[in-house]
Amino acid sequence: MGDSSSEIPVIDFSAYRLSLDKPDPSQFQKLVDDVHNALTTIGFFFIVNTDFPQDKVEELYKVSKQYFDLPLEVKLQCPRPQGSAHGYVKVDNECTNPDRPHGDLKENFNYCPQTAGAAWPLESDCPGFKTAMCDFFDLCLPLCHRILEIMAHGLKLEDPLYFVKHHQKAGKDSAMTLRTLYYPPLSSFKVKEQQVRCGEHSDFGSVTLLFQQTPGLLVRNIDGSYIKVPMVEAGILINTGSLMARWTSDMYPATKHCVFMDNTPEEMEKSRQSIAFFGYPDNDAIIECVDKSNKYPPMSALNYLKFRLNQLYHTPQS
Ligand SMILES: O=C(O)CCC(=O)C(=O)O
Ligand SMILES: [Fe+2]
Repeated sequence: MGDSSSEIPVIDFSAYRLSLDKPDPSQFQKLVDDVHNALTTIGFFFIVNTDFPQDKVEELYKVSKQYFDLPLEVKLQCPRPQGSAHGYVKVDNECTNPDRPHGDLKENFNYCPQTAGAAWPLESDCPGFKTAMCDFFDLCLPLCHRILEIMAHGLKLEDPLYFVKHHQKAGKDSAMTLRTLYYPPLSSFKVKEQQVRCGEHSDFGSVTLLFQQTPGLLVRNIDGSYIKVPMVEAGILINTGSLMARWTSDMYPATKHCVFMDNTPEEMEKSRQSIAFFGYPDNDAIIECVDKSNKYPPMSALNYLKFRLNQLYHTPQS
């Protein structure tokens, strides 16, 4: 396992930082090239100088921890139903890598605003949680759009807004989801054989924004080995999912990643938090290879999601 700091590019996003209405033309092409290079190689990169408000990240970690500290029966009042994107998922329930015999040692709450009647914890149980999640979702969406625009430039698509135009129904008809994750200290569990914090997987969607509070994430390098992702101050980690790989005929691959734990007593005492925003095209978007190769037959974004969710929630052996 090498030192990954040189292997996961850190890209200066200032040419299209959130406070600019339009990209800065003098630096934009470099940003496009940097993103394209990262996505055609390792498939992961950090962006810095985004103007994303770091205090909102800290606030969501704080209120999420308060939520995860609630008794299990309270959290189970809003479970994520099978096949749905919204709600709470308890420890040992999600098998991110379906080939592993046991569920992940993580819990998470997913906010998918399209889900009708979506359940939330009572405000009295966790004050501010819903507001923080909703606000954070709204902050991530424009950044996600900017990355999609940069990607279309990198692929030299005729319409640089092609991907963005297929991500317009967030909150209505789209599986766009914000997930807050908590990895409890492992000392409180009997860790089963081959059980990990988050199994090896690629994300489903188009583009993921990942915020990590502490290290733990591993990313599959081009040579197949897993490398440790470093911490980059105010850096937001970006990767593409398998739907984008399909859309781009694998030009932008869906790199596998996972969260493992070190077996030392000190590490076993530590908890970990992260936040992931999963960009996903509109339900009715037809995903056709943009290079017209037809490497993968056209499929609606919604059908692709159903296919992936069914794989994820197979019942883990106990
Ligand atoms: O917690 C992390 O750092 C990664 C989580 C992740 O990969 C996911 O939820 O898809
Ligand atoms: Fe992931």
